Amino acid sequence: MEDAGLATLRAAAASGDPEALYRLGNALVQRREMEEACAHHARAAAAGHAPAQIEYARMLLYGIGAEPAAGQAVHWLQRAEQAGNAVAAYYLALVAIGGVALPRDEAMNHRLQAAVRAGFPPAMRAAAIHFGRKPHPEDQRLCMRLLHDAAVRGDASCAALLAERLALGEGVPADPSAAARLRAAGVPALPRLAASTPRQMPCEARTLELRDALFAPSPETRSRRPYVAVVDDLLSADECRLLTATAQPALRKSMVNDPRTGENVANPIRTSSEAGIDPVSEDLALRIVQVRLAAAAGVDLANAEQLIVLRYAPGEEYRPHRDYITPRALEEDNPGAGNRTRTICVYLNIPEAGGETEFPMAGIRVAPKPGRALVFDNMIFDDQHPDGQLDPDSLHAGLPVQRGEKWLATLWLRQRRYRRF
Ligand SMILES: O=C(O)CCC(=O)C(=O)O
Ligand SMILES: [Fe+2]
Repeated sequence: MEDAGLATLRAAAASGDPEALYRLGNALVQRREMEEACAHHARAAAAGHAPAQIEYARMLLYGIGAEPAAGQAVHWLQRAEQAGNAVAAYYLALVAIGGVALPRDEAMNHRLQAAVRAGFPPAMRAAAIHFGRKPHPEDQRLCMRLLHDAAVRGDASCAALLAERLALGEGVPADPSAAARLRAAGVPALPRLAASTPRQMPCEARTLELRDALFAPSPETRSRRPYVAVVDDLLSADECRLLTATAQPALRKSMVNDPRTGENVANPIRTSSEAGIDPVSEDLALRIVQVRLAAAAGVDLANAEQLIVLRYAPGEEYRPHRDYITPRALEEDNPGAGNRTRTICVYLNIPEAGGETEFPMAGIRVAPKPGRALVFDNMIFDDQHPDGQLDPDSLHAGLPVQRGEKWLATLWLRQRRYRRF
């Protein structure tokens, strides 16, 4: 049923006034009437309304209420950017970091800087985390200042990151009472991570070069066949915290796909809780993390399924399994992208005991450590199988956590393009 408020918005929009069309579009998004919302945003966009150009572009990017069209989305974002809108610049940087619909060029840095200067919290968050990965004291100060300023603007993840840094004395002398004040104001505590020394990036102090954030050291091979490799310090403590803070409110019991019915069902094989990071809510900082994960695995981000964050409580586990999916599940989820050829998991904390990842065929166990990534193959490509073959030896398990909790993020990487940008 339509309420009086919506009827008033419709009456106002009937004149074709761009601001009224934009408001009507937003009200319809709230009601999940996406196709109609998209049509109103499109009209307001064509009439030069910058915020509507951004909303319309986002709907085109994610295929909400319209067929996905990244190229058109970029066009509308550029129009809004030309009109001086820094939020549009932020979204252009977010598209560019994927390297598909826009190049990863210098413009990406200028765009992020413009959005930071305009005080757009997601841009401040991405920049803070970027500076936070660099050891120079000046970069650390910039990180703290941006986290603080974004938290003041109401950014919950920046407030959570700031509280952890204040509690542990990262980037500033420890200030437990300031951390306690933030906690008292409702800022949630995150899994405690020891202050890590981020791996030195090949970059200068006080620069905001997003390319630096993509640098991934090569994995160290632990087993050739099945292929298993490890990269330490791939993510900073801030990045591990951002992943847990983003996932925490959205955790649900993990499900397993039943090969007979194709349904997702609860199953003792996998007793963790998890949250998938929906591409629509992915911010630039989360995309940078994922581009780096994909780079460490030697695969484009565009081949990745959505990122999954897992939490295991004591006694919870992921029993021996393989990551590749059945022909039936594949048929329902982008068969053109091929199967899950490779996996990269990254540990986000250290459980007090247990929770190693075991590869029985390779005879190895990898222990969780924040920022440590694990890369492994689920398929074999060789002269006999140039198109690849599923590898049963890729069997692996997340061993039960004995004490504390274990947080981990997983990207399953397909053979070909899975994402649009
Ligand atoms: O929890 C682990 O150590 C393994 C996770 C895993 O196998 C997966 O996410 O596919
Ligand atoms: Fe797995």
